[in-house]
Amino acid sequence: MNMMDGATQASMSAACLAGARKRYGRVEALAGFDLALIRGEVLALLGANGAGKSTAIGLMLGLIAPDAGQVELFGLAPQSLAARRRIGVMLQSAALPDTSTVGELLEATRAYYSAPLSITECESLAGLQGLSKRRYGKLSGGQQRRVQFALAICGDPQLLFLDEPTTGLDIEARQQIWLAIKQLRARGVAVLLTTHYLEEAEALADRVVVIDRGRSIAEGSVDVIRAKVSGQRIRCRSRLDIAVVLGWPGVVQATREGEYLVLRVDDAVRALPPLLAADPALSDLEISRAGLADAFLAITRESNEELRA
Ligand SMILES: Nc1ncnc2c1ncn2[C@@H]1O[C@H](COP(=O)(O)OP(=O)(O)OP(=O)(O)O)[C@@H](O)[C@H]1O
Repeated sequence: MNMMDGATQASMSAACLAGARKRYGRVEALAGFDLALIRGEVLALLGANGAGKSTAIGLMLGLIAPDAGQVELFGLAPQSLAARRRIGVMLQSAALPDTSTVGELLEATRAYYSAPLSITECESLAGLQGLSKRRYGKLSGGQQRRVQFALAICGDPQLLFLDEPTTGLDIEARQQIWLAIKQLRARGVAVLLTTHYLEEAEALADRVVVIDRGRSIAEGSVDVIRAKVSGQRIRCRSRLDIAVVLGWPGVVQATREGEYLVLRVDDAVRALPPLLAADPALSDLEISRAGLADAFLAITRESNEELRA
């Protein structure tokens, strides 16, 4: 039972899209999309390329107007200055002056806010120590991404939009950003995260919304979404034909990742004997429980099958 009254719910709301529609010519980018983000929560918005994620973010940032539906940040219009001062944004690409140093960029951005984070806090959260005198244009792609993250958080936002924040980062830099996101969440910051790295959603998200063709097709905690897919995942190096393997009882899904065969099966103990018998050269066998990536594939496939039916 939800114990929060209407006023408490409104004061907890960081962002809300209700029945949002947006059409570009023949493409319906959002087809009645709902999303509610509360304070202190990390919500991962997952969807294939073209599903409508950037359009949803564009509406919440007030960059584009919906054809229909409501968009609010903290109960305010997204274009209002009061709402904009409370958000931080890291989009997929950023145009920053190449000749400015990291320190100058941070100073200039902090100056927009009345109570920004200290330079030291920004540098330590984003892993930028030692880079403040370096020119932005001379940084590596990963370092530039970290600067963009620092600029997104430097105003001490209550709501942070992170559109594929760790694309192109190495493992250490990715973990640094993950740690920063966890620290910000612990301070009550709401985070809307889009990512194509499902392990990122798995590591960070309190809640996941799966969007497909402009509609929300699944919503819940990582565990709830993962539970939509039962069974186990088998990964092994094998040349077996996926069409053949798919015909075996208990094999729900079969895909190829280079030399590897990846199966989702009802029960690995039953699936293994025919697999080993069919390919004596099989190697590098791994068995794990089905993860968010499997759930995501299954949910979007089901949704596509329903649309075709
Ligand atoms: N300005 C635009 N003009 C025309 N079509 C657009 C425009 N912006 C988006 N679209 C279309 O709307 C649909 C949703 O696009 P959107 O960028 O929101 O998807 P996405 O989920 O963010 O994709 P990606 O993961 O590739 O970034 C796509 O079919 C896209 O081609």
